[in-house]
Amino acid sequence: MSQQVITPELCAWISEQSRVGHASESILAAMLGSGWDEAIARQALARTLGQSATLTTSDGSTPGLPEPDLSRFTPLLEAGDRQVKVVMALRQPRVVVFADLLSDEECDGIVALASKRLSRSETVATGNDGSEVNAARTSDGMFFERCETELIRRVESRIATLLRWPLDHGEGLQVLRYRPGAEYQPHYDYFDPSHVGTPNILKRGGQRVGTLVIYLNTPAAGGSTIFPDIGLDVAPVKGHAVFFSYDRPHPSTQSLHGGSPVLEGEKWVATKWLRQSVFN
Ligand SMILES: O=C(O)CCC(=O)C(=O)O
Ligand SMILES: [Fe+2]
Repeated sequence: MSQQVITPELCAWISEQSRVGHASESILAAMLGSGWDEAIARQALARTLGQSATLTTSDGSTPGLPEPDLSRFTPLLEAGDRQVKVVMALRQPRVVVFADLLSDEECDGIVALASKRLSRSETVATGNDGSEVNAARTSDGMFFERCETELIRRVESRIATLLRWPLDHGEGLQVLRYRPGAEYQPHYDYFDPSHVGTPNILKRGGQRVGTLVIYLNTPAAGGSTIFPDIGLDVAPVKGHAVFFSYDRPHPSTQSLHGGSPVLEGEKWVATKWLRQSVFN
């Protein structure tokens, strides 16, 4: 496991190489030549130059990771049809908290659409690529089709712009409702490479590389999103969202997270999982 870190100096060097006309491919080659780990080098290129400037890989996946443009740390980010506030950002692991990603009306609209279709949440089972009810997850949930309604399409396109990750690399939005006492125990969102069903799952869009959890309401008490490895609690506030990315399906990403028990009221979230390539 590499300990290499993407420093501001590295990003400045990449910007300069690009400015004087070097293609991303040759900047990558130079980095590999001077001993950079390929995954880190690709991530640094994506972070510095944006996805559009990065490279394509032979298996058709998009290199780098979803990542908002925090290069100038402007307090407001343009997300197409809306300006989104950045509340805080952690570099390692990458965690960014946004405010005002969705309006109150958009949150209410998604809750109204989802409430008609809720059922006890399922998670991917070990041993096949179906699902099973999991005691670690006591919420109720449903999935939207991508772009299922005008509202869903608008939100998905805003997310794609904000995180600079193609809309077609995202799974359909998942909505969860937690009642008092319900929780989602700490877990990783990537598919465990050691599970027998994982190769089949990966045929459709590759690994998950990022997660955006959007809060659709503000629970009266409890329900924070917790990151046990780094001691972080994110408060669930209506219209806010927490984003995190993971460049490999491994605990070293410190992307362990969960939804702590709701103590009072309900908690509603919409989760967008981002894949390495087109998810159909
Ligand atoms: O409810 C939360 O805060 C976390 C949800 C989550 O981890 C997920 O949907 O994968
Ligand atoms: Fe999760």
